[in-house]
Amino acid sequence: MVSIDVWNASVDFPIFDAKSRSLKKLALGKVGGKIGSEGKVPIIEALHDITISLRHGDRVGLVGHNGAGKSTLLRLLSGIYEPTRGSSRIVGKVAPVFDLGVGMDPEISGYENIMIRGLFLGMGRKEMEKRVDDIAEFTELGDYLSMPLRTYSTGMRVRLALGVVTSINPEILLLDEGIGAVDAAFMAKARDRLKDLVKRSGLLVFASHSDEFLVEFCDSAIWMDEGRVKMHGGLREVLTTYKGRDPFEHLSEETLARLGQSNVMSGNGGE
Ligand SMILES: Nc1ncnc2c1ncn2[C@@H]1O[C@H](COP(=O)(O)OP(=O)(O)OP(=O)(O)O)[C@@H](O)[C@H]1O
Repeated sequence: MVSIDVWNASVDFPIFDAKSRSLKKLALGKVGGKIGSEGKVPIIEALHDITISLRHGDRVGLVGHNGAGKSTLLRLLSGIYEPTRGSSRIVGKVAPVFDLGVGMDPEISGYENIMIRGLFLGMGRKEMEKRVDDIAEFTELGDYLSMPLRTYSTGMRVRLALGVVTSINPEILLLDEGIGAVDAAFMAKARDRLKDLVKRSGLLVFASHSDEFLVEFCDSAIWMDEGRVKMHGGLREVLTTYKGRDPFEHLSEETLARLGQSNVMSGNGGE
């Protein structure tokens, strides 16, 4: 069974090349973690005293304003960052999907990038060979798949990346929002694949500013504020407190139809 436990974890970033004179101004800003400058080197405390326990089946949305610590927390949960203080234990294979472009090489073809990106996300070569045709069809990129990736537009790259990401079998799926650059029709198609991907994964943590995505994929949420967990609970409760209004009352007709009325009434993210 997959699980993630984090105990009293903090993550600091020492900034060796900061201009200390302008730090006072920065510390007064509303966005971002706390900047300490007692020592010679300023330190940004991106995460402070985080204790979280996630288990198989959890579908957790991660919310908070810019700089609140969502991306840093995802990196801590994936094992990419070690806690500066405190500890963490991750049981299961993690697929970190933070930046759709990571693991892509502009000089090789779309087909080759499909393989490389799949291997990067923990798939075997044989498994990827079986999936490549299905991914190619999904992207609708046709002959472009034989061309180097540098000839693709941003949206075309995202199509390719989404095709690969939604074909994997993750034990722990950690998603950072970055999937907005495709046209509406393609997104509608990708949504179904994303939903299947989430169903297949043992544990999901999804950082997103989009209510529509959160209600569709998650049933609980963590609200990050200035590097701390401000609230951890049911999705509807957390989003309502964070946003000051019930997100389920402002969903598009399309999302409501997809979720089904009973799920919306219970505040369950469509599971
Ligand atoms: N590599 C880094 N070096 C220094 N500081 C960092 C680094 N990464 C993040 N931070 C700082 O940590 C804090 C949390 O940043 P993080 O990227 O986790 O926020 P976020 O909630 O994901 O924001 P956004 O919604 O804008 O993506 C911010 O103050 C940011 O400046």
